[in-house]
Amino acid sequence: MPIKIVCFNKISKEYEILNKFYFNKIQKFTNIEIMEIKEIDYGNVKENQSKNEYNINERILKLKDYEFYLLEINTKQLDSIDFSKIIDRNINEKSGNICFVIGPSDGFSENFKNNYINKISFGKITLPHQLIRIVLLEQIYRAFKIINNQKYHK
Ligand SMILES: C[S@@+](CC[C@H](N)C(=O)[O-])C[C@H]1O[C@@H](n2cnc3c(N)ncnc32)[C@H](O)[C@@H]1O
Repeated sequence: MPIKIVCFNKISKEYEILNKFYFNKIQKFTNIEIMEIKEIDYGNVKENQSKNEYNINERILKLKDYEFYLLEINTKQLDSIDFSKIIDRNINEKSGNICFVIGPSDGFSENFKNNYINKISFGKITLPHQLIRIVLLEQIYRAFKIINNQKYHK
């Protein structure tokens, strides 16, 4: 599966339609899988982070030949063209696989972030993890439209 998105919890009713809408559009270009991890509230931020991050690693470290990208607010901000270049480089040039990881409600710990090289931000605003999932899907779809020179991106 060339693109995987790792995120927390099942999509809620409010976002379901958009999730399906962009997911189906992306599937016209490539295969994509959304891997949902159940987020657990263990009682405090540090414990929530370390245990939920453990669950992320459990899922993604098994993936072979994937390049991982953490979604992170306070890191390099990308515009849609920069983002499309990441998709193009990985999927088309290297014929590689790419895995985007969205953090849980408390975000990632510094320790976890230090273990991953690639981090991308869609801006300085904090979006709920379900909404950033929709934004990410839309940007992946937009990236394929840009790469294929199809009318959409303005
Ligand atoms: C509710 S946010 C976490 C907020 C937390 N205080 C932090 O600073 O990361 C949940 C996740 O959504 C993603 N996210 C939210 N806004 C984002 C943005 N503007 N750019 C990239 N990722 C974002 C990140 O993966 C984040 O870990």
